[in-house]
Amino acid sequence: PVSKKAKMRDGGTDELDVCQQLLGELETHQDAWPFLKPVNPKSVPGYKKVVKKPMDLSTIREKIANKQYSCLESFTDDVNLVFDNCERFNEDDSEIGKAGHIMRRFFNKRRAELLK
Ligand SMILES: Cc1ncccc1N[C@@H](C)c1ccc2c(c1)OCCCO2
Repeated sequence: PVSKKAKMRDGGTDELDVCQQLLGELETHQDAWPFLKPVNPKSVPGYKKVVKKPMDLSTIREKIANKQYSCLESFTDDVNLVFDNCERFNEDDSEIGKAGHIMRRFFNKRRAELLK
């Protein structure tokens, strides 16, 4: 049988590849602009109080580099946090709110396609 180690490494590599592929597509999406860097609380009144767990695509990129995601699920939790924070703070029909919905739909579609 395939040794646990070998199986573990392959499984990890495949999942990590999918995370990096998905993050690259999110970062280059035309509607990613509100999510590329951490929200500066000084430039957005109320954000620090309302959004308990800030998250953005550059922080996710750093966490991948530091091997802080054990699986595709923990990566997905942080991507969803970006868009959940967005829905919490922004009206659905605002520019940032609309971008968040577009990006979340795009992420879910691509994740499903890559896992097929
Ligand atoms: C994702 C998100 N949610 C709520 C508020 C902001 C953001 N994104 C940040 C990066 C941002 C986007 C647009 C901005 C902005 C800052 O600076 C204040 C001036 C207007 O332009």
